[in-house]
Amino acid sequence: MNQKLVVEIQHLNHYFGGGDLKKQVLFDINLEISAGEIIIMMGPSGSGKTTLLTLIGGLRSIQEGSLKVFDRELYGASLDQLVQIRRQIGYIFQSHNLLKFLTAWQNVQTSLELHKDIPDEKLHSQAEAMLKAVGLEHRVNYYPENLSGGQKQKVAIARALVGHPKLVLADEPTAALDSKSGRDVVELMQHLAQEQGCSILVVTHDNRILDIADRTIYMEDGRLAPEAKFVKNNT
Ligand SMILES: Nc1ncnc2c1ncn2[C@@H]1O[C@H](COP(=O)(O)OP(=O)(O)OP(=O)(O)O)[C@@H](O)[C@H]1O
Repeated sequence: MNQKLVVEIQHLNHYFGGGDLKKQVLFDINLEISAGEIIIMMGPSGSGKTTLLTLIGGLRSIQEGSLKVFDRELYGASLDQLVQIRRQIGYIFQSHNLLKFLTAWQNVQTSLELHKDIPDEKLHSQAEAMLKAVGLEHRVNYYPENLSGGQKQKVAIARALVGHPKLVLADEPTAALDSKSGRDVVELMQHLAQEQGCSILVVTHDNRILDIADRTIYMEDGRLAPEAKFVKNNT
């Protein structure tokens, strides 16, 4: 298989704190994510999953090792370069992080406004089309407080995918949802990702959604399990 790599990590270490309190939380992480691949990352609480996700997302500085996203090295990258990378990534978090004073389409549109190449008159229609794609065409003018948990998470998915990112990072996207809404949300992510050809890395404790992944990797005590690269769910 000679697919293009979206993420390439070699010998990555990460520490929190300094001096006597310095604590290593990631140890010699090596990981590759190919274009279009859906990977689930599991592991006990505190094992380092979110830390790795935020490093891949350009939300923290790389301290040691190499981490390339879209072939660009993030080690030593400037803030401007990190911001450029972040614009090409869609983020979905457990608590959806919608802005409560904006309607569903305004929330989705905020993400498009970062793309300077999209003319203003198209922002509204693209945001609305994306809300339709997640089945919320009848909720475009609703504020988050009037949406259910599953609907809010779908707005967050629409916001993450509307700019057609090549990579989506999702941290516990189903944690706040009942099992039916959780299933709907991951199937929607899977479907839209396949349509748009983007890669997805999902951190989850929810083993009901494992079947959507091409590969499941395990983090324990800051290390990825050695077999991580070779576990395939579907062949
Ligand atoms: N900002 C921080 N400052 C200091 N220590 C931190 C910080 N963020 C995380 N840690 C520590 O780093 C370790 C890894 O945390 P991380 O949140 O990455 O784990 P996790 O696997 O995502 O856990 P969970 O499943 O509970 O979200 C933990 O020991 C945590 O206490």
